[in-house]
Amino acid sequence: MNKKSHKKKQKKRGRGDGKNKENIIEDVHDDKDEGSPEPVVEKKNVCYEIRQSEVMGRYLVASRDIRAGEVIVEEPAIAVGPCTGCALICLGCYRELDETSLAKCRGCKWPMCSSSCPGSGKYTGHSTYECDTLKDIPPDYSNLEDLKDSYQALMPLRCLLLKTADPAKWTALSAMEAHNEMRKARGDIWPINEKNVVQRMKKWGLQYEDQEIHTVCGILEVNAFEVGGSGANARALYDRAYLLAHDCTPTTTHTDSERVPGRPLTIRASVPHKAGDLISLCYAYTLQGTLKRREHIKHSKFFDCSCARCRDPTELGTYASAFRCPRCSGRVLPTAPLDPAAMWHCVDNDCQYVMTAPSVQLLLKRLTDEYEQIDANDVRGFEGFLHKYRNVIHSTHYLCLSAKHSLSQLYGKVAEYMIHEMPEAELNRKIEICRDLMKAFDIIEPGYSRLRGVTLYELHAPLMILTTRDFEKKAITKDNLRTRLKEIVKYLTESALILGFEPSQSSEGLMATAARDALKKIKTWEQIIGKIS
Ligand SMILES: C[S@@+](CC[C@H](N)C(=O)[O-])C[C@H]1O[C@@H](n2cnc3c(N)ncnc32)[C@H](O)[C@@H]1O
Repeated sequence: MNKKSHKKKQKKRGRGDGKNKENIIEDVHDDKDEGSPEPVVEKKNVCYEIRQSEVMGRYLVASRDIRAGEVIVEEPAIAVGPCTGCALICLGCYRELDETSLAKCRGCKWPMCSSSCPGSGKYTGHSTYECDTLKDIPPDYSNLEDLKDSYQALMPLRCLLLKTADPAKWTALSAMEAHNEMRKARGDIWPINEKNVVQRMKKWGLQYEDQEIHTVCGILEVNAFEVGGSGANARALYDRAYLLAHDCTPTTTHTDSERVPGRPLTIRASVPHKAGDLISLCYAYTLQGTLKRREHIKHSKFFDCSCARCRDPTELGTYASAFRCPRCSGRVLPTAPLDPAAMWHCVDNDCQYVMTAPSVQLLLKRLTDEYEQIDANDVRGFEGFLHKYRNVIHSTHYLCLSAKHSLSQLYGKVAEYMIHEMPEAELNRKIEICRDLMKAFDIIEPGYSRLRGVTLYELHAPLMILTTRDFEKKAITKDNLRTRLKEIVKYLTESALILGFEPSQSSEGLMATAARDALKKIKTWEQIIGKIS
């Protein structure tokens, strides 16, 4: 699952300050250095079994009850390489390079960050066998755009090199679905791969069959996970994780560890599973509406999603795609959500208002274009958007949720809105936003999801400030104080638990540490008010 599917990014801003990570494989900087290629980890206490269906192909179900938070799959990568459309990056560590940071591999002269790049000589980075191959394909530094374009062929090349360099990994990779027939029939992706990958490899003098190259491209499109942080310049294939079926309300979360040998991926249950339950992840962005998610899945994964969320016009009661009726202010929903050409209609107040599918598409496009113009740090911009369209889209429409998600992280962290300087009204606004988000996240990403963990953390902060201020002003009794601290402890405890699953140096891992520290501080209040929980 490449990041375009598995981890749609929210508007770009600095690391750890508001990017949506619901499906994002985390960028991790653990201290361990990467060693030699890792064997596929022996699977202990396997809690899943592989099943097969006409519709989904192979998929995983729980072979026994699984607790929320339990690791389902943990395994090293089969192959890691640059994403399509990535910037000019180091072939070893995938960091973006510019002219000042650009060094060259001593062997093949392809771009590296330095001669001591930790990814040098590693199969998850710039391997010796890749270097030997690229020695005969000198990079053209006079045309950096073309050099960057040539990266599109590097990940397919890394996969093909495994045939001889590591046949076991090649066998594992070859078992993956490429959807060649569908990709060929659709007529868009195939010619792009033909030009950018197949013809380039021919130009490079590599002796692979066209069909074989196309198949590897398909395997990558259908099965690769994007890995790395907010930059996400790399994608990786995993031997088991690819088997997870898609659902728009996923039952797992996943994370990768950049500096651990083999760049392992960990898939964890976000909710409890009963034996026989489908184990799923979301190939799309959960904070999108049905039309967008299904369009994306069809485009990049070649199937029509018909999960419970997609089938339900209310999206499981979240109303994440609902418009406001211009006649009666009721909710306008699709009459048949699995049919993008179906009419939309007002479902409230016996109103006969209808919208055609093209007018819905047009309206969504207009709204999305305007939403995307908002700067990632612009609190007033997001608030303005919410206000301007309050009579056009339902308050839980996914564009409102996205705006609120940004606001939940901006309030308290950006200039003019630093948490300790925020007036009561703004603190209450942050609380209101976080609570609105939690209602939706509890449904679309239930359990131990990063979205919930981060939002719970954001929710605790204004509550704590208001509580402290009220206590200092003697505006609340000790009993009130205890009740309010109990609520804050509940949010922090869950946040610390959820985010504690993330790598310690990731933004979420650091948030988990902050949540644990905050819990320790709250404990000191017990000297004043007695036991809190
Ligand atoms: C990453 S692969 C998953 C493994 C695949 N089922 C197999 O047997 O190799 C993704 C592909 O699985 C199928 N798939 C996954 N989830 C699905 C779902 N919810 N409905 C229909 N097909 C699904 C689609 O063919 C999709 O392109």
